[in-house]
Amino acid sequence: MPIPEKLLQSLEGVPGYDRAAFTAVHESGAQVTSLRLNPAKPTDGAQLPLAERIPWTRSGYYLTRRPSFTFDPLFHAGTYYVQEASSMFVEQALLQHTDGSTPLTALDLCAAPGGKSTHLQSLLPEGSLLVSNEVIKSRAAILVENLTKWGADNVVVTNNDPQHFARLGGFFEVMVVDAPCSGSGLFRRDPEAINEWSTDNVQLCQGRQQRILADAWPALREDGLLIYSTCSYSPEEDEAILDWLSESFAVESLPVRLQEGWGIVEVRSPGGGAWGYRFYPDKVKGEGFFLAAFRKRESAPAAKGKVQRPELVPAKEAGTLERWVQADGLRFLRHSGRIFALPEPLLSSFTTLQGALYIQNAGLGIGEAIRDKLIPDHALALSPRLHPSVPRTELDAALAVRYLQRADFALDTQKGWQAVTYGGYPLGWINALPNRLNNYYPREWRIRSAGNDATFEK
Ligand SMILES: C[S@@+](CC[C@H](N)C(=O)[O-])C[C@H]1O[C@@H](n2cnc3c(N)ncnc32)[C@H](O)[C@@H]1O
Repeated sequence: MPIPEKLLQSLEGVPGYDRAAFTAVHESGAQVTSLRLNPAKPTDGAQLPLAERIPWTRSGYYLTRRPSFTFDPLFHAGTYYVQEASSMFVEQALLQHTDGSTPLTALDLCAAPGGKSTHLQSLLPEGSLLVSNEVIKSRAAILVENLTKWGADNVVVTNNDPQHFARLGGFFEVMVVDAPCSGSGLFRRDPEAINEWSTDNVQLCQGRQQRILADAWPALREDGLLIYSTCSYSPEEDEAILDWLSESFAVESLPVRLQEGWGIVEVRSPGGGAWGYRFYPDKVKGEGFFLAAFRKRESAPAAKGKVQRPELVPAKEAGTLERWVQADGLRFLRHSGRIFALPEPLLSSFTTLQGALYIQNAGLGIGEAIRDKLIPDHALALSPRLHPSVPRTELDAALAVRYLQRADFALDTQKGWQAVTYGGYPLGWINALPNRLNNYYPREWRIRSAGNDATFEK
């Protein structure tokens, strides 16, 4: 499928664009596969064909080929996230422009399926809060799934329109806007998308990007960091947005230091000279991507949201839960009959969020308490905070896949609730009754067919 001529023409004169090399790399059919290891669930990735490290991130690797992630139980255990390499550059923007030790309140505004959010969660200093938002409800569910597998307890997933964030005046110190775009940067991966590309859609996307930024802008604190990115090559969605931002708001454009050999092209926007970073697949080992960083240099309006007090679980009941979860520093809360836990210092932020946004998931799901018994939440099994005294049974690869298919299987094991593991990492719960074994893998997450592979995440 040839790249649209109108796109090629629109890139003439854009720094770093080389028509011959750009079209050749698209025509070559060459594919790059990469992933990021989860530092909270350390593995050596020995089961994966890992090649060299991705130079702009501490935890990303290229692969020599694309394996079947779907049939690797450690993928479902959340030990890694399959992600396009260029996108991991967000790490440089964050680490170069935050001090790395002060806890931060961060927003990932356009977050599904969760590539940037899982990455940010790994990078944010201890004690930070990440609000991971997705406006489309079905995609918010995928976001919850991926963040649950990642095993974090400091993330709140919301399902809101960007304009709802205006109620949270000055709430965030970091805001990542990985905006919906015309998607030309992913043509190599998804040639079907070429058919959907049009100059009209580029214009449409530009308007939407401006609206998203303007709507959420009040939620960023004065001196807060904005990271804007797209997977589009079109200057209308990249440099033109930087110029529009600089004209519309008081911002300071921030450079991101590059190292020799990365192949990333540094650009200045034509109007205001804002710094931007372009990724071309003929120059970097990764897909098309664009990123820019700004510091907000104006005050934010006061927060308007109402405060909604969370229902804390009384200490006596919390004592029972401590058999299941390493609870140091956590507080247990109840919401719609479900118990979840949040790091204590994040409680007051959660109170504010609860009054302003539609919360899909908060902190670490613990389960449902029925009298003094707990029906454990799937998230608890996937959390590094799962108590070491909770019984576990290791499965071999074939049984682990059956478990992940939510199929029936037999196991000679002790009775009651226990986590099933693979390579030592929990995959979820089973409940062994006297005459049968119940598989509690979430129905909507199960491996459905022999053929479906995990999607490649941006
Ligand atoms: C480029 S994708 C995000 C990818 C994600 N950040 C990641 O790294 O995995 C953009 C997201 O914005 C969402 N979106 C679409 N329209 C939107 C709008 N008007 N406001 C906010 N988000 C929108 C899409 O549903 C999509 O999930």
